[in-house]
Amino acid sequence: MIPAFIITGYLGSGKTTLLLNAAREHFSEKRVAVIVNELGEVGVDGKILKNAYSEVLELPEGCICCTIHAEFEKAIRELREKYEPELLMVETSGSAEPFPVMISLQNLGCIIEGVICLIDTKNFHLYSQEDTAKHQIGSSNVLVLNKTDLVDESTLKQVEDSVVDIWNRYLLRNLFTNEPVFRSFKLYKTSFGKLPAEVFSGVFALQEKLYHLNGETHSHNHAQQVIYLDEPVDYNELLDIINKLPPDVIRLKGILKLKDFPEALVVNYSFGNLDTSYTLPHYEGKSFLVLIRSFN
Ligand SMILES: Nc1nc2c(ncn2[C@@H]2O[C@H](COP(=O)(O)OP(=O)(O)OP(=O)(O)O)[C@@H](O)[C@H]2O)c(=O)[nH]1
Repeated sequence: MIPAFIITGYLGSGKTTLLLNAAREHFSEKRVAVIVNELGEVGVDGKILKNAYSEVLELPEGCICCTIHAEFEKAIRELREKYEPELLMVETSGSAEPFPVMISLQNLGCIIEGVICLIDTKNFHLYSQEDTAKHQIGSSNVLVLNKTDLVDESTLKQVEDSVVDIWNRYLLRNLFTNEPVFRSFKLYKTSFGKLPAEVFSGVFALQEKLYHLNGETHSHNHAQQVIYLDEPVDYNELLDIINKLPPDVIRLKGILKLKDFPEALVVNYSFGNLDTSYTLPHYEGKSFLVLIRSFN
C-alpha cells in the first residue's frame, strides 16, 4: 500500500510552493512521485516540480475530479510499476474537489495519509463564496492558512474563523452513515507552505473506505486560454500584458524566455500580484502564458 497525500486549494493558494518546500525539507531521503493536474492542456506546475522531484507526472487535460478517472488511475498504476514510489503526492487543480481523487487513490490500494487544503489568507475574501473552495476545505483534514506574511493578525483571525466555520458546514460525510469522514482537522499557519514534519508522518491517515456517488457532477467556474510567444520578450512587455489583462482573468501562469536574461522566467500572477522570482535555467520549450478566467 502506497501512502498518498492530496494537495488541494484554490487557484494560486500555494500548492506547488508547498510541494517545492516539502521536497527540500522533508523528502530528501524518500522516493516520492508527484502527480500534478492543471486546468487545461498546458501545465506550468509540472515543469517547475521536475526541478525538485525525480518523478513528476503531468495529467494534461480535463480535471481529475470528474472527467478523467480512468486516465488518473492508469497514471498511478504506471508510476507504481516503473518507479515504485514510497510516497505519492497528488496536486489537484485549483478548480478540482478532492473527493473523487480520494476514491481513485483508495481504489488503487493507496492509503490516504492526509488531504491538505491550502488557503490563500490574503485573497480568501475574493473566493470564499465559491462552492469549490468550500468543498475543498470540507474534504480536507489538514487546513493550511498560507501567505500569512501578507496579512495582519486580525485578518488572519477572521480567515481562520471563516475557514473553521466552512469546514464544519461542508465536511465530507459517509454516504451511507452520514457520519463525517474526518472527525477532526489540524490547522497550520504558514508562509510559502512550509509545514512541520509531523504532517507527513502518517498521523492524519484516513481509516475509512469511501464510496462513489453515481452520477455525481459539479460545475467548473473557470476557463483556460493559452498564448504562445514565438520570440523572447522584454520584461516591460510582460508588465504591459499584465496591465492590460481583462478583469475576468484571475490567474496567469507561464514560462517565458526573456530578451536580456539567460534563464526562462516562471510567471506567476494571481489576484493582482505578480511574482517572477522563480527561474528555470534549462527550459527548452516554447514560451507560453496560461490565462485562467472566471465565469462569475
Ligand atoms: N507572499 C507569499 N507568496 C506566496 C506564498 N505561497 C505561495 N506564494 C506565491 O503565490 C504564487 C502562487 O503559488 P503556487 O504555489 O503556484 O500556487 P498553486 O496553488 O500551485 O497555483 P495553481 O496550481 O495555479 O492553483 C506564487 O507566486 C508563489 O510564490 C506565501 O506564503 N507568501
